[in-house]
Amino acid sequence: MTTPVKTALSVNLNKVALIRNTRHLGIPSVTRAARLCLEAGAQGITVHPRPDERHIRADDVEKLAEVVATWPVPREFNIEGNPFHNLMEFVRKYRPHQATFVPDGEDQFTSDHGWSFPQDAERLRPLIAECKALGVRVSLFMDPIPEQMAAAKAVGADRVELYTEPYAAAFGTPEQSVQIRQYAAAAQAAQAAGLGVNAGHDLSLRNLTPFVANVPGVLEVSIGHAFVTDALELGYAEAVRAYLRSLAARPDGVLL
Ligand SMILES: CC(=O)[C@@H](O)[C@H](O)COP(=O)(O)O
Ligand SMILES: NCC(=O)COP(=O)(O)O
Repeated sequence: MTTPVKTALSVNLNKVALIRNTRHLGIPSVTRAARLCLEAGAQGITVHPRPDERHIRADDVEKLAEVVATWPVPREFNIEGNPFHNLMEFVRKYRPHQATFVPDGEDQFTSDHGWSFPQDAERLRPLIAECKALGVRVSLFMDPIPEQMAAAKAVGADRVELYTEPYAAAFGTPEQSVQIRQYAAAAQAAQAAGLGVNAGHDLSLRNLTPFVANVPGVLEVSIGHAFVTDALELGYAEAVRAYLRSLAARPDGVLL
């Protein structure tokens, strides 16, 4: 019986920045949000500075890197983005704990797919190697396809982040258990290949516990849209505590 891992919560602050950007007042503050989330126990902060700066801007990345780097206890900074667009300049400048490579187009509505192998392998390989030479862990945003995991490892990734929108969309329907089995198989294939497993996109208080209870060894979930929605009602600290409780909870039964 393997010891269950403690899944880290990395709060994605994109949507705090999105609200901030609708006025020239500087509020809500992304750095204040980060401090309140870390004080409440979040293990990390995630940002996705898209090229159009619709939400997280370059100066947000600089300020948040400083907040996390100077936090009195170890906390992680995860920068997401397309390494063929603007991600690598942030990696080189701030050396986050983790870079999550996401194959988004410049004007994409939101992230909606992972990398494809073997098509993407050769162009990803040198950028992954550069990140690792800088001491930055690399996670590849991936669809939950078990057969793709060995190739993600072969290209040099340390982890994969399973794109969880299909699971979230199926939650509460008869398709839920089919989806959860798919993610469990993808996670097991990733771990068998020597990869760590992260997960994210559309995770929420509603669907999180069954996911981490049935998908083995998830090291980190990065949650933003639903988290900020909950924080609008609960406040950042209580929202963090609610998500940490959901990560620690275990529903009756095994596969749901
Ligand atoms: C990669 C992913 O699924 C999310 O982290 C992404 O950051 C969402 O981006 P938006 O917040 O711009 O929808
Ligand atoms: N990598 C997923 C993430 O950071 C946040 O995604 P979402 O919770 O905003 O869908």
